[in-house]
Amino acid sequence: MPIFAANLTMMFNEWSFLDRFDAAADAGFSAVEYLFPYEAPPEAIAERLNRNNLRQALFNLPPGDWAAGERGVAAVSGRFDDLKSDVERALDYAAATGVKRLHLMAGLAEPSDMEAASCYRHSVAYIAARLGEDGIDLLIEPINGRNMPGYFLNDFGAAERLITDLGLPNLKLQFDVYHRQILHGDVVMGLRRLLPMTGHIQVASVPSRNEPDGEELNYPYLFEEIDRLGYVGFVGCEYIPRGQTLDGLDWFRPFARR
Ligand SMILES: O=C(O)[C@@H](O)C(=O)CO
Ligand SMILES: [Mg+2]
Repeated sequence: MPIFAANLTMMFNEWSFLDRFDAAADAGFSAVEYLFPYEAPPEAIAERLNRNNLRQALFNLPPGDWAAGERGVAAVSGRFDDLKSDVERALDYAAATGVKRLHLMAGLAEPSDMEAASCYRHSVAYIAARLGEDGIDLLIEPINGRNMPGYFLNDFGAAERLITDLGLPNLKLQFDVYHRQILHGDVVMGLRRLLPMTGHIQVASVPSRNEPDGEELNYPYLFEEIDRLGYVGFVGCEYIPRGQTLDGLDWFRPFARR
């Protein structure tokens, strides 16, 4: 049975950020993820995780200036020093939360830009090595250009090639089923092929990015397939509820912690 992590950036927005941990646990989740923890003190997050017996599945390294439109800086030239301090900041939160995987956003750049490609490769190799010292995996995630126009890593093949070329044991793929379906389709064959290098899965319906309960994808079949493939990691519920979060959890009831 997949272990689902509530995505607290998208779900449970009826509550303040810290109260979302309690709400997710009350709804039967045993794990959580979110994009960024950095506006709350690490000790406050740790306290919510412990109080609710929740596991921290994932969060992202700092993404640069999000409000100004940055979506990571790993492929952006001249930002390597920022990245080096960002990773130390993320590691403070990792130590407090016990998270074992962090997602590095690539940033906005043309995928054909050779300088961006070289920066990205260098950044990924550096951060994977640094996280490896603390026993943490580094994840990279292809993101579709409809949701994030101009995003550098917009192809599962490119992610697969980089992971294979670098050959670092703690560098893994974040397989977001929603992005995969929009970018390439062929979700099940993609999972079968890429599962050995996958460190985290995320789900949402396509095209709405709402609850994983219909539309283009047959999620009951996909959840069974994820089990059949022997995946033992987390499945992040990175979806925008159609209405109130609790009203949209019918799909989750068979998996809820009791
Ligand atoms: O799919 C996404 O958008 C996220 O997983 C992410 O980390 C960047 O927004
Ligand atoms: Mg995602």
